[in-house]
Amino acid sequence: MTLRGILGVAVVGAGRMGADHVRRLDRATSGARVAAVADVDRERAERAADGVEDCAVHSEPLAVFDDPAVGAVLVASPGPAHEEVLTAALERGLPVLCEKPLTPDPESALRVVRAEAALGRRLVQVGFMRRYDAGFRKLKSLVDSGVQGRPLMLHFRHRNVSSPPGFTGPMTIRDSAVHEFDTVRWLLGQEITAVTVVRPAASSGAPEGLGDPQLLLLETSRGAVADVELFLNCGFGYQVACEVVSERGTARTGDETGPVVEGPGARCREIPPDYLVRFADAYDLQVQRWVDAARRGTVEGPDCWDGYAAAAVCEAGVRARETGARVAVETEAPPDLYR
Ligand SMILES: NC(=O)c1ccc[n+]([C@@H]2O[C@H](COP(=O)([O-])OP(=O)(O)OC[C@H]3O[C@@H](n4cnc5c(N)ncnc54)[C@H](O)[C@@H]3O)[C@@H](O)[C@H]2O)c1
Ligand SMILES: O[C@H]1[C@H](O)[C@@H](O)[C@H](O)[C@@H](O)[C@H]1O
Repeated sequence: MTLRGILGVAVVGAGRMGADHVRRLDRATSGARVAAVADVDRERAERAADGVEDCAVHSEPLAVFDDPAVGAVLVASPGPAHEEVLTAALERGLPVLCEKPLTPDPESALRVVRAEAALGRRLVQVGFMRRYDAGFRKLKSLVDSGVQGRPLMLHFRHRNVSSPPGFTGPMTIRDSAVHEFDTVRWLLGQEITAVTVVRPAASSGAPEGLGDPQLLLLETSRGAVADVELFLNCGFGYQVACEVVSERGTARTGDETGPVVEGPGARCREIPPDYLVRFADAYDLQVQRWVDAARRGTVEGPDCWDGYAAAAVCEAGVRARETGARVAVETEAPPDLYR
């Protein structure tokens, strides 16, 4: 509910990302407050809610829906837990910002799409935050302007210092490469039609059996090709970069993120340690825009269909990485709500 125009948000999942969003909503967002935090690990919920005024704490995620102070939900639990919360929010007509992935597989994503389509109005935004990053937004404007002609190739680098404990091969695609899948669709306005995954010798810095790094090749519906270096245990910093090669020029973002540091005999550029630093401004803008739209009774940004389409590419990507074959992406036709 909105109290005196202030949106009461429940944050479900208070781990790394959820706790960061609680802080953001509490201190860096206007027009919203954190009304509740829920986590199956109650201590985490309590830690995240510590110092937030009038904030309820729950260890049962669906309890937030019984709280009249809650007018919107931010979902930051692990991907497999998203569907249950999304379904409950849709049943109650509450706006949702759901961290990526919408759900980890296309079948469950399609159930969410159909539930929202049956309502006939959008309630869900997916947290593909690169769409709110200043550098990526400039690339998008340039591509849309057409001044460099048609985009032909995209080169991506996606490096993390280390993968989280328990990360599996399929998660490298569903939790990490899913960002590139959305970025390609958004930047080009084209669907990804096929995925190939090439795996060099695994780095000794990666957990045994993870098969990190990987090189992904994505083909699109109007003939563009994207390559993605996905290296989740590079050991030295967080790097997300993208170069668009078009008919009459190129454009690149992501190389120059940290400040230039000068000292005795050296001039260098700091590399951010993780996504919370690299994309801080993008998360801030994403959440502020979501709150502003929810208070107006609307939803903007990446929608359930984008979440489903990315999940379908993930499915092909997981099979491509397991088989070494080129795998075609299979999708249903979008309901009218998303056309
Ligand atoms: N946009 C981004 O750049 C970005 C970055 C990191 C994570 N994420 C996404 O955010 C989500 C959370 O990731 P994280 O890195 O914070 O994970 P995390 O493991 O740090 O935190 C997840 C939290 O959810 C809790 N949890 C588990 N099952 C739950 C359930 N059913 N209901 C409520 N809480 C539950 C866990 O106890 C934990 O505290 C994932 O969807 C992840 O893909 C997005
Ligand atoms: O969940 C995180 C997050 O989505 C990051 O943006 C990405 O760089 C990581 O690879 C992934 O594990």
